[in-house]
Amino acid sequence: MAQAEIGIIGGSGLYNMPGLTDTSEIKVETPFGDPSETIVLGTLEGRKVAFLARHGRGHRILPTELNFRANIYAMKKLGVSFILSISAVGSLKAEHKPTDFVIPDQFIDRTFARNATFFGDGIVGHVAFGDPVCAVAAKAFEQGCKEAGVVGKLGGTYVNMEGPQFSTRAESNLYRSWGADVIGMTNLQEAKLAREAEISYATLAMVTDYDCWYEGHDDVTVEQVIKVVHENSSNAQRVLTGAVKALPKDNSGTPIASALQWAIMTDKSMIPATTREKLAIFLDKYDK
Ligand SMILES: CSC[C@H]1O[C@H](OP(=O)(O)O)[C@H](O)[C@@H]1O
Ligand SMILES: Nc1ncnc2[nH]cnc12
Repeated sequence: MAQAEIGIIGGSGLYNMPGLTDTSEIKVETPFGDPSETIVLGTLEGRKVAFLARHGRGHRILPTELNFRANIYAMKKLGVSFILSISAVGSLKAEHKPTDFVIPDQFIDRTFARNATFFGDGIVGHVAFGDPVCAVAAKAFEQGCKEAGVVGKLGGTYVNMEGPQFSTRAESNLYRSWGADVIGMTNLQEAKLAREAEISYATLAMVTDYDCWYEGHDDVTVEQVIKVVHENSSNAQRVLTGAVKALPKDNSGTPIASALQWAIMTDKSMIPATTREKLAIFLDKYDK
């Protein structure tokens, strides 16, 4: 039986989930290495939840250093079919103000030093990714924002930069000219891997700053980000709780649950045994 139905990945400033009850902590092993941290299993709104601190407790892991594959594989191994991510982001539009929440429905990839696929080593797969965010999970976040009485805009484009330095003003203005809404360093690789793992994924993006484009506002600093996250963390917890309550029992009603059905290109007889073994958790259901 699944150890968890819903995974929560907490970002900057959100290293635990105070609302969880009946908690226990486990170290999950994966063929892709270690996840960022031990995972806390617990109950929230009667649902079995697994909480992972993305950067590790104490914030020890750079965005570029994150083992996204191990983090998502660990969630799959625990049995989750939804992942709710929460992240700090910079705003690229005046209308998205610090402490507001945005629930992005699109991403732009500006990374260049990350491994964001379970495929390779003798197996080739291509999943559809036109809609990178699960509409059901995004709606659950919107519902959570409504219940918590906070601004939660459904839809928007998240630019995923490499970092760790924040953007130059020229870059920030370029992303604005593309019509992007928010900027962060972590969520797109999680969304890609979750799709390959047939897990539904959505992000609750907490606006913490105006990056560096907005005259009359200070350029982003870590101090500013953490101050807003701390001030707003109880709202984030309330939104997450409402979202967990709103989620269906699993993601079988979404196309994401069968994302791999037509994705594999490689002739079955030519997939190396070690690679097949590593991906058994994803592929066994199609090989009966
Ligand atoms: C602390 S500012 C930059 C840092 O904050 C965001 O983290 P997360 O997405 O994990 O909340 C951003 O992506 C950077 O990693
Ligand atoms: N302005 C910004 N750029 C990138 N990541 C961020 N996380 C929070 N604010 C950010």
